[in-house]
Amino acid sequence: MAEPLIHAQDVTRRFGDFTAVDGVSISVAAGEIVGLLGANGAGKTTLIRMILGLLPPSDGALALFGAPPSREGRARLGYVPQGLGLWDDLTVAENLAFVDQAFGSRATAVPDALAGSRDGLVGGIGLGRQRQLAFAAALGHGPELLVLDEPTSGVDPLSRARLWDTVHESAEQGVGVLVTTHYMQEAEQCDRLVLMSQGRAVGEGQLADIVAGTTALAVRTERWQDAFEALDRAGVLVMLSGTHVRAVDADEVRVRAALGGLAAEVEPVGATLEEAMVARERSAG
Ligand SMILES: Nc1ncnc2c1ncn2[C@@H]1O[C@H](COP(=O)(O)OP(=O)(O)OP(=O)(O)O)[C@@H](O)[C@H]1O
Repeated sequence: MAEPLIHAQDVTRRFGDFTAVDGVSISVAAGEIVGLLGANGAGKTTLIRMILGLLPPSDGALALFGAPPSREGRARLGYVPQGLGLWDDLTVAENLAFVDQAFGSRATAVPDALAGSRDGLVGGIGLGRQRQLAFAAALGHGPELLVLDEPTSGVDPLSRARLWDTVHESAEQGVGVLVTTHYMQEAEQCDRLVLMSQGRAVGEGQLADIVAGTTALAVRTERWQDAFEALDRAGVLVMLSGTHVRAVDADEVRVRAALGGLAAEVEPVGATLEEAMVARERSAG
């Protein structure tokens, strides 16, 4: 079997007494899209920084392209950090030229969608366009691996779909992809998911496997605020989707008891990714 592009085995990172990443194992093969899920602070960025060799692990073993992470390894990948890593006071074209020089690659074309902003300063274009540019910059040197830290956060649905198109195209050409996300629609597009909570990997598999461990009950009632408060008071993990009340990982008897005399229909429904994440967070904590 071909060697994975990323292989992390029981990797831990401590900052003083605090353990940000706790014994996590993850691998990414060529052509595979692996999603790293978890709430804010779960340890995703810290894990990525270790994989990239930007932060030494406190414990565990890490290989990038089969070797300890290094500058040479980093030259073979494209990285879009949360902050995008662009220069706001350079134009779109200048940003690409700068990255081309850094990687010694031939001139990366300005993406069609950005053609009109070619000579505009990056600081003056919208976030969706900035993300498109960061993608183009990360892909310009033909990387074998893409590492994307919340690549579509804050962008409109159309730009998000476009960016994912690019991710799929790259994967079809054999590029391995490691991507962090909070979005169910994005998690659905990954071949495999690793769910992190409080530094630990608490779930692995496809989206269906991750959400299968969580149950949800829809509580339908006109008095949704009262229902929410009653369930919350009773210690039930309760979430709101618009005005729809949902009880997570609670049995129906308990939910009905907590609702008391309040008129409501209670019906089992499939859990969402967010609910599964919150449920794992709670049981890990
Ligand atoms: N250099 C550091 N020193 C101390 N604590 C740190 C450091 N870097 C990260 N942490 C802590 O480690 C934990 C994990 O942070 P990390 O940024 O990896 O989480 P994350 O899952 O990427 O979250 P987000 O989605 O918000 O980026 C957080 O509690 C953070 O405060």
